[in-house]
Amino acid sequence: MLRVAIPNKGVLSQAAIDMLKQAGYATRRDTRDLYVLDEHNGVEFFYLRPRDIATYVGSGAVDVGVTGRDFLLDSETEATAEMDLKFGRSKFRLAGEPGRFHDLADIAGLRVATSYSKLLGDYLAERDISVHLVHLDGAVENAIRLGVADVVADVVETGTTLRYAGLQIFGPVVLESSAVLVSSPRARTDAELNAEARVLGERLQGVRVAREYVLLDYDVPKEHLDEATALTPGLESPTVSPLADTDWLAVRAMAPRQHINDTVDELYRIGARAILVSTLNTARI
Ligand SMILES: Nc1ncnc2c1ncn2[C@@H]1O[C@H](COP(=O)(O)OP(=O)(O)OP(=O)(O)O)[C@@H](O)[C@H]1O
Ligand SMILES: O=P(O)(O)OC[C@H]1O[C@H](OP(=O)(O)OP(=O)(O)O)[C@H](O)[C@@H]1O
Ligand SMILES: [Mg+2]
Repeated sequence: MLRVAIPNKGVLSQAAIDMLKQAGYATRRDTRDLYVLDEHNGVEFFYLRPRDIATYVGSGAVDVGVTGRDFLLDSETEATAEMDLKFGRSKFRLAGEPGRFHDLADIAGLRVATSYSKLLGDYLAERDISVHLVHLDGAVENAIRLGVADVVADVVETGTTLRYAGLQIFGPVVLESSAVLVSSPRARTDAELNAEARVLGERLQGVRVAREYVLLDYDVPKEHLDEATALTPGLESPTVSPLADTDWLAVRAMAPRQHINDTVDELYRIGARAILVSTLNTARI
């Protein structure tokens, strides 16, 4: 039976649970419940600290898991990223006193506080920059004010935490992270486990695709069909069906969710009517 690790807390937890639920898997009913057996799908779910998941997966204790790419790179494991799940996006950045730093080279020889010592250490080693890493568990933005570091390196999403701390981002984006599906070496080599892991991966991918697209239905006067379908080519090709009124046709096509309202405006402008945009639950393409 496939063993799957899910974040029990933090930013990634609810989004991972929502995605699994949408993919048809059983999820926990109580936040204190750290184990769910999904008999129908033949999967055991273990709710673990997101930072520990790469370690569990890398050791083979569980077969696959959901964690952040930054956590994976910060761990010393043999877990491998299989798929970007497109949630939990963040950037890993350096920050310091406003005006004091301009690029990466400015931190050489200084004290840098972070909760991601391996990730940052590897990044700086590749660039031949040597610093004194100060490993902290969290809330690293306070480290400068409290005098234990000159620079901080941390996850930034909105930048609000840095702004409150009076710090300024500088230098390159160290890493763009998002949630990833990771797998153990055994899940990649053992034929049975690999087949089970692939089913989970394909179902999650179905959810990912469903979130990137919408289903578009509209009616269009016959003479404007080509113009309309040029706007909505679908994946293979749009479905075009007759209507009772023979001057009109009905069109159905998948379309990218991003900027869908621009497409709807244009369709309306060229004469399409009864334009419906529907959310998809899952999509195998
Ligand atoms: N606004 C955000 N703040 C923190 N992490 C975020 C944010 N947005 C996305 N992430 C991602 O979520 C993961 C961090 O999750 P979480 O906050 O649970 O970890 P943590 O801060 O190390 O743990 P904890 O807060 O329990 O000590 C990382 O992969 C990170 O890139
Ligand atoms: O750019 P922002 O939107 O402000 O988000 C980034 C902040 O969120 C995280 O902290 P978290 O709340 O996880 O606390 P922690 O530092 O104790 O982990 C991260 O470590 C930053 O401090
Ligand atoms: Mg946190």
